[in-house]
Amino acid sequence: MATANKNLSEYDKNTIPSAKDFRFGIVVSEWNDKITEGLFSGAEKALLDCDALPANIVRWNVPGSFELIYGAKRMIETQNVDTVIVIGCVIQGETKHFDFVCEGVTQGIKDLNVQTDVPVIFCVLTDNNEQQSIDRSGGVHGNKGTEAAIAAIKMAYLRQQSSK
Ligand SMILES: Nc1c(NC[C@H](O)[C@H](O)[C@H](O)CO)[nH]c(=O)[nH]c1=O
Ligand SMILES: CC(=O)[C@@H](O)COP(=O)(O)O
Repeated sequence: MATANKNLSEYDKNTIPSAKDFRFGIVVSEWNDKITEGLFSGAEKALLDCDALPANIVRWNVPGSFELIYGAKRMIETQNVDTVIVIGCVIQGETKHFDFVCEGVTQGIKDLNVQTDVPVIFCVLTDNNEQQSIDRSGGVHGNKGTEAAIAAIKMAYLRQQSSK
């Protein structure tokens, strides 16, 4: 199902565990910050709506999406978080750099999910143009940050339940 057929901001609180016992790391890319701030806002609002404590949300900024990998790694190593959300926005330019950034970030975040015990949620837009990013960060298609927050809660809960 394409995003066009699913609003990214929709969720049913009755199907989501309470977030009050979980500690969240959020690493935010400064590239395309108008977009990434919108994604962060969606994520933060959803976490708080699901009972996360403000003191349990740790936010760090990094220069660009490629640095999300190291930022998430250090967040896991030092902040005692139950899950990490990485937030970025990569927009196609004139060259193949888009392809390498997107692939690098995707593989790096995948590696963290394999190599660490903390789920890392992929909230990175990889869009053809800025309008697509606007549409997915609080626009007509909702907010991918909201979607990522719900995924983070569910994965933190799965991690907690599977460790018993
Ligand atoms: N063009 C975009 C970038 N490029 C920068 C890289 O992410 C990285 O910071 C740089 O290569 C230095 O390591 N980053 C984005 O997040 N979005 C873009 O559209
Ligand atoms: C994703 C990028 O790195 C890209 O936006 C940079 O633009 P360009 O390919 O025109 O250098």
